[in-house]
Amino acid sequence: MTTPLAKAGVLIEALPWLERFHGATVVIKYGGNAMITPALQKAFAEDIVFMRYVGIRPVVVHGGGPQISRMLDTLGIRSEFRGGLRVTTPEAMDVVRMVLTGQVGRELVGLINQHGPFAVGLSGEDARLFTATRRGAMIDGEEVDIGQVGDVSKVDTSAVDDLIAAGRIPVIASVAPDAGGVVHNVNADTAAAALAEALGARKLVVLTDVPGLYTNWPDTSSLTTRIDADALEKLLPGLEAGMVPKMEACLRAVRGGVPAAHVVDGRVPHSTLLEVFTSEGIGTMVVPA
Ligand SMILES: Nc1ncnc2c1ncn2[C@@H]1O[C@H](COP(=O)(O)OP(=O)(O)O)[C@@H](O)[C@H]1O
Ligand SMILES: CC(=O)N[C@@H](CCC(=O)OP(=O)(O)O)C(=O)O
Repeated sequence: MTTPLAKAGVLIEALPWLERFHGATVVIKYGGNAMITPALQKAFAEDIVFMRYVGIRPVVVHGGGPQISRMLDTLGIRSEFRGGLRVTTPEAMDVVRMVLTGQVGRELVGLINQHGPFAVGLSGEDARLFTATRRGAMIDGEEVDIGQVGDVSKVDTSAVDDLIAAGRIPVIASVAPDAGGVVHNVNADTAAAALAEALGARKLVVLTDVPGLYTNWPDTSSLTTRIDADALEKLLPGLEAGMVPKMEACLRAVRGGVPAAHVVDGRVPHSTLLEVFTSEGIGTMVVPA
């Protein structure tokens, strides 16, 4: 049984973190692999609303890779990944956009808004939030074309700034037009890092389906709790596909001025709260060199 003193202890443990992050912008990337049960999604929405009520400014960037793959399967459209990025034909791009902005984003907005009029969904296409530049995938040291896939080359934070100033919670899908208006598929980790950097966020939290970064994957004893940018940069070429865009994103964020980027296990209920408000945190923390 939890004693009143133990309960108070749990609350008071959060005080230094409440003091430290009051008024700070925190970007949370919610990966499709972490959205595995309705209970986990509900807990995620509660964490985001909790942050908002204690004076943090949360900004959500969501993925939806597995959801996109399922819809492509249903529609009989072939889909493959190269270097951790989806090969995106114009036909697949329509599905990516539809699933991220019309399905996954809507569901998250709905869950958050169970608690109040907070979440507003948008994508990189809204108010020129992101401008994409077409990119390839690096395969054996060579850049290979993978279709309508983009990197974020420009961020206009004005729409997000307006929403934050109005007390809203932006929920952002990672599709973005290039300078000519052609919409591109952007990896959600990449989009979250670019936004965290542009907003001057105090933290980037990336929810995924592993406890953190394993320096010697899949050796479970190699889980790392803290790594600096230089060490991560050395490790990157040896990492396997899924982790590459994620760790590149963390590196980009901390090199771009975000003080810390965290990779946490989204299968653990309330992992966002545990990361932000407990002394030991969870997962892997990436810090500048
Ligand atoms: N070094 C590593 N450390 C942790 N996970 C790794 C590593 N190398 C590959 N992985 C794989 O990367 C996956 C996470 O990437 P991904 O599936 O793209 O996640 P998400 O959908 O959350 O963006 C993990 O489930 C794991 O199987
Ligand atoms: C270019 C590219 O790979 N885009 C991703 C966008 C969604 C995403 O990143 O979703 P997760 O965070 O759930 O993996 C895709 O098409 O799956």
